[in-house]
Amino acid sequence: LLYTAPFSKSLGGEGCSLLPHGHFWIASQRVVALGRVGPAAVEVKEGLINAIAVGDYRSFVLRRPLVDYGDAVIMPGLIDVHAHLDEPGRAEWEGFSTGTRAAAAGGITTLVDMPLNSFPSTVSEETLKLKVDAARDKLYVDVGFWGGLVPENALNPSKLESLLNAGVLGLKSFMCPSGINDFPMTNSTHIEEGLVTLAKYKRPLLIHAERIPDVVSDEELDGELDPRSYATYLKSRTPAWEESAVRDLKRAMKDTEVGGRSEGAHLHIVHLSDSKTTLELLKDAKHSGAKVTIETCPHYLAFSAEEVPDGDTRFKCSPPIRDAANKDNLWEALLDGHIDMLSSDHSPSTPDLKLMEEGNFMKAWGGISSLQFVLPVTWSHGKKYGITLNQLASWWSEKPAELAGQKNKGSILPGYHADIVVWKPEVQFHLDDTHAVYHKHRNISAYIGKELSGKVLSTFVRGNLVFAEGKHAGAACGATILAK
Ligand SMILES: NC(=O)N[C@H]1NC(=O)NC1=O
Ligand SMILES: [Zn+2]
Ligand SMILES: [Zn+2]
Repeated sequence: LLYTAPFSKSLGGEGCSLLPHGHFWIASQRVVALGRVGPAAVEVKEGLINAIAVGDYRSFVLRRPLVDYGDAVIMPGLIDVHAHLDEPGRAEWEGFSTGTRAAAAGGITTLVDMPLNSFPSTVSEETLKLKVDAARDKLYVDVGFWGGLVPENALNPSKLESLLNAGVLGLKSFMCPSGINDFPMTNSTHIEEGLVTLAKYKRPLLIHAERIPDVVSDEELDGELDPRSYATYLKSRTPAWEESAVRDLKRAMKDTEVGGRSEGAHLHIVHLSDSKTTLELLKDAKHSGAKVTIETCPHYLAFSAEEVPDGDTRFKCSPPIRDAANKDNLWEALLDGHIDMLSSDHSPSTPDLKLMEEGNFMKAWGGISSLQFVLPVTWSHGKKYGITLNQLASWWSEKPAELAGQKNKGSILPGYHADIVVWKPEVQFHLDDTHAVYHKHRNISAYIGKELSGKVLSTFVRGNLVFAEGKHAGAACGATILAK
């Protein structure tokens, strides 16, 4: 057979793929496609999915090469809409190369990078250009960018438009201090005004929805509490923070309804932790017709406050990981469709900022380091709740693709990008010192030391086999994704 796929840098360029073909089939007994799971073969041609042959493929796929993965699962690659890759400016925290290698090893084929934790923050056309330049030749998976909605641009439509015209997939803002000096928080007026501009572009606004409550409880003010105790951190950042933010978003959410001032815009609540009143308020807004979506993260679904050891700041994040009953409710809301999707919120820092020796929860950097493990973590913990492979594909691929406006990603369908993960749900592994971890700093991840099930065998990005059997492709051929 003669393979005539055009070899460009972003497709079958030198070293881009561990597989020397531009046109091939992959098959298994468990292909997650077309709303079902079953035997099928997927034809990959020039980076795209060309055809899907459903059924006993051995009898009709006569063409070669065929990679038969047996009973492994073939699923759309994961799309992580919430990762902090920190370049330029804080490459010592995480970077495009390390971060996207971790993604590829974890079955993630597309990332959308957050506008903060890098320096400068991505809040203008110029700073987006710095991001794109810093990413050049470092990406093992495809990467898009969120821009920042900050006071400096929120009330200035022409500034916002130049950021949107430059290609950010949407905007992100904080309703409380972000922990990053050049990323100040927004109030509800900034958000309402920003949404009007976003409506014209039909791109979403992602919101870190925590707000310091107007009335702070006495308990919260008690300065005598032990900063090494996780309970102290929990008391300092109660569900009332999430609730207060969402109450403050009431008008903004109403504006997104049909006939509203920012009809066409879309609010996306990142990393929901409070599964009680905050979730109820968001459900009400959805019911009344507001265009609102919700994500939560694997750490809120895997851990509970009761099991966070005192002094173990690897578990510090905001909003905090709450109690076991809260976790159960998050799973229930996810299974019922009230929570729409999952993301990593991979937000590492250098190990010194985690203050691991001191164990001070009040002063340590808040952020969970998890990018590479989100698939096995979701599966390992979700199994008990009866989750299905189709649900995984919806939470991790289809819904995130929709949020990020990626019309040809997120599903295994003819014409779509051949972004695919092949994995074995049943394989258990212990995340010990022998396990290869591609995060810049392995020791700050809360998952080290855990037993997980779900091993990634192969990851394809636009037909390039970028990770297989523990190895990455020789060249970084991921693309930057800019909105047009
Ligand atoms: N700046 C930043 O990454 N903050 C993140 N960390 C975290 O735990 N929650 C966040 O929003
Ligand atoms: Zn956040
Ligand atoms: Zn984040």
